[in-house]
Amino acid sequence: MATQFSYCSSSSTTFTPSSFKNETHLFSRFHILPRKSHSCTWISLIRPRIRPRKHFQLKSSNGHPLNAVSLQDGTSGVPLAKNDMEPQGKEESLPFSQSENLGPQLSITVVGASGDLAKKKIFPALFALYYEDWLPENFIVFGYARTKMTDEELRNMISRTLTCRIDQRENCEEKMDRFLKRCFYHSGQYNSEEHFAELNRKLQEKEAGKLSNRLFYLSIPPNIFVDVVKCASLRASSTSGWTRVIVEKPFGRDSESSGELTRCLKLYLTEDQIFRIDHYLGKELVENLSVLRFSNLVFEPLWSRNFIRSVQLIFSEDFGTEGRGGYFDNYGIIRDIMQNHLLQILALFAMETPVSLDAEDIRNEKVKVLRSMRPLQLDDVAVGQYKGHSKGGKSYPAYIDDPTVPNNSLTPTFAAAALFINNARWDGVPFLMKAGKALHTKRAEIRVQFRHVPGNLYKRNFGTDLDKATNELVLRVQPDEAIYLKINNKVPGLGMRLDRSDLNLLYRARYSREIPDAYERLLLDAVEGERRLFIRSDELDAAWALFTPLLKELEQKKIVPELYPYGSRGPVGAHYLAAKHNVRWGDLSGEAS
Ligand SMILES: NC(=O)C1=CN([C@@H]2O[C@H](COP(=O)(O)OP(=O)(O)OC[C@H]3O[C@@H](n4cnc5c(N)ncnc54)[C@H](OP(=O)(O)O)[C@@H]3O)[C@@H](O)[C@H]2O)C=CC1
Ligand SMILES: O=C1O[C@H](COP(=O)(O)O)[C@@H](O)[C@H](O)[C@H]1O
Repeated sequence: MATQFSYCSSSSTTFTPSSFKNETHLFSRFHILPRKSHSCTWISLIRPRIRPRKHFQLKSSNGHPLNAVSLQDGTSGVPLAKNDMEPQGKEESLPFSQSENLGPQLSITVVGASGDLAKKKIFPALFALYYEDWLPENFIVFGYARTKMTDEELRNMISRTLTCRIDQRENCEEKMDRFLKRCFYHSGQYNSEEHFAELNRKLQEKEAGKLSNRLFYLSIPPNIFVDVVKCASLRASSTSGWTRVIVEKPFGRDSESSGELTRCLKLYLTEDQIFRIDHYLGKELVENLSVLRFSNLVFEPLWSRNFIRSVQLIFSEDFGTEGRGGYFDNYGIIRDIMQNHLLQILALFAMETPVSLDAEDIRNEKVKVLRSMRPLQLDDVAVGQYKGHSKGGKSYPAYIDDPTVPNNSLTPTFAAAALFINNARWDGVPFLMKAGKALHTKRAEIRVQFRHVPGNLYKRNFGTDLDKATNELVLRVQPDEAIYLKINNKVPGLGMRLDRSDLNLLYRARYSREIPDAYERLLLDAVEGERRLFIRSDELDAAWALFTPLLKELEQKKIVPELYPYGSRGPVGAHYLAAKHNVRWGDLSGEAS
């Protein structure tokens, strides 16, 4: 049975958002960074960056003078700090005590610091940013949670998950020590204004009267989001700079609860202060999707129903809900992966060309796509749940073997869905999604299947199965990032035998740099006030509007998921669904690489 919770108790509050709303921009939003990477010169057009300290001259590429204030952002006119405009002559690794007068302070508080996500992703991402000099000179990190810990204990805990870039190991230990010295801990309840006031005092002490920006990362279960936002906004927001809050998913479990969460958050925050994170938007290949499409003449003209037969968004994990069954059972795979990660990718993939690379222009286009889509119905989906399986003398548990999952649970751990966009560009093109846990492989990819070549001269050489000869563009988001295009070519020799080959951009072969984790990109964007990769509330509403009727029907009708063995390719229902729309899953074609 689904757990219900309400986010905030009263609909008529007397609280007026004040200090939390003084969102000010201290950084220029766009600049051009010429940088060298092996043999090629990059022109970075869209990433606004604080200050790669020594290397680059910042230039505004959006036509704003460097100290201009963007009206769209609701900024309040605090001029850029000097060190945001000019490269520093100082050594980048100044000891904390010597770096006190170098511009605004950034104070990051990780709420839920004792948890899995904080340890696994957030602290390591912060360290990686520090390691690569992306953070301002003056920054501190506070962990906040109920668990009692000293600063030293937090540092020990964090140090176990920090890693240095494989390609740049120099001074690793030293940099870790310096980073850890900037990490502090405060233990408190999530609903205690008093405890947040104590945190505020500690923050102020470290900020030492400097202009300070504060970023809160809510790495906690959703039922306490609003408590924390309330206490932090009333007691620990910045009085001199901006205050922003990164909110982790899940943002509700249907249209109503999501709307309620947004309403409650907005009692204390403006939309501009809320950074709803979807970490898939921070993945390198997802970032590259728009570059690939909009900066290559060979792709953009093909990006429509005229040439594309189906688009497939595929997510699979080769492990079950291990350890997260309690959370998962209330959400299921559709809410956990499809309604957010895969749908966000779909919107980016299918949007019209935005007016510019500005966050609002991109998000406007994404919302239009989402609002043009037909809400899902039962007929559009196949659901599954993994069952126990033994292989090679090893046994793998069923979903319902998880002690935190009820043994009559109908929660899907697998789903396949066919979605349609009712607009001129995509009318009739099935966008197939597939997401599952405990499958045979861990993978996330976008597959674009093109139409058959009309009047193909080489038809005879393909045999009867023309599907095998259609071009397919694959963006492998993970693992082993790659973009490859399946083409037809002639096998060398005197005869006329055709073959299918991959034109393959394999990242590890092309680039020696380690690919940054999605959380690094997103944390940095939040620090810079770049909202392009965060979810706006109208996007969220549109996303829930698509899935809510289906989710309710699945629950009301108690639809029984098809069982599939742990480690298999998932339930056969997914194949029937694809066949109904006259397509095949590209990842199961036998040729999938
Ligand atoms: N883990 C992951 O891989 C991912 C997580 N997320 C989301 O990120 C957020 C954090 O995830 P994760 O770190 O796994 O969560 P955890 O369950 O580990 O919770 C984080 C911290 O919150 C506190 N906490 C846990 N349960 C409760 C409760 N019922 N009431 C009050 N406090 C509680 C605990 O700290 P203490 O007891 O010390 O106060 C805990 O260390 C969640 O919203 C999750 O959905 C999103 C994507 C992936
Ligand atoms: O948001 C979530 O994502 C993870 C998968 O993320 P990845 O970056 O490791 O692919 C998933 O395991 C989890 O269930 C879900 O909540």
